[in-house]
Amino acid sequence: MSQNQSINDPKVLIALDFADAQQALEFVTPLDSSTCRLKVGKELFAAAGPEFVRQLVDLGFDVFLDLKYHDIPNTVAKAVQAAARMGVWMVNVHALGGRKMMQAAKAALDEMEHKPLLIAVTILTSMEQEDLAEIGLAGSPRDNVMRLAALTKDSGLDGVVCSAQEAADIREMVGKDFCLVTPGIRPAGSDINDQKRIMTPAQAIEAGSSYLVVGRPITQSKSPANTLAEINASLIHY
Ligand SMILES: O=C(O)c1cc(=O)[nH]c(=O)n1[C@@H]1O[C@H](COP(=O)(O)O)[C@@H](O)[C@H]1O
Repeated sequence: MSQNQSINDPKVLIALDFADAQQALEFVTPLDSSTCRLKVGKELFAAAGPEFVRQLVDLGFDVFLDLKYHDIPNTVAKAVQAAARMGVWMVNVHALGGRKMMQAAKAALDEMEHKPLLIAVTILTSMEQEDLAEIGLAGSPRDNVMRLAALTKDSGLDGVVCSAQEAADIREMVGKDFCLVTPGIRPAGSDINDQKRIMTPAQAIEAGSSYLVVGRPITQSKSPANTLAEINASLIHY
């Protein structure tokens, strides 16, 4: 597969976890918007703001605005509408914000002309059972993820963020029309960093992931374009 081969519905969402717009733009400039999508998270958004998100959208990229809203329903409803006005492709909230918050967010987006996909983070991929116990959540990460994924679907959202290790069970529970976005993706041999519940790109898609969030394995690579092309090539049969 050539580095620039365009893909129908790119599966890789590159996490642009950079300190400022200039670094992010240098990284993005050689990328082809038909081979990946981009995720803007809290660090870059705090530094570069809505203007930079609009710039990425204007460059032709599908942007996942990953601000993981978790607040009272009215505040989250207004926040997802502001995200929609930036033209983003996907936006997220924390499922731990509860049914009323998720339903308010969904209803708010239904009023918008441009409606991004709305997904909910279940349990962060950096958390293990002991971390959950410490904040009063009984059961395994998997138990909690399954419960929150069911609540998210029932609240009318488009999908969840979860670890690929839980994707197969969730896929079985929710059926095919629910979006599973999985971070904690590590190509064989790459550093795990602070992630705990990880899988390779091909394993994750095999398990039922719809989209893969990949940050440092691509952004810290000596050749990001090659690493992206290798990941895309490993997914060509799916
Ligand atoms: O919502 C997310 O994207 C997210 C949820 C989660 O449970 N775990 C998780 O790692 N993420 C994000 O996915 C990205 C993973 O980056 P890397 O670990 O560098 O691949 C980061 O931008 C995280 O903020």
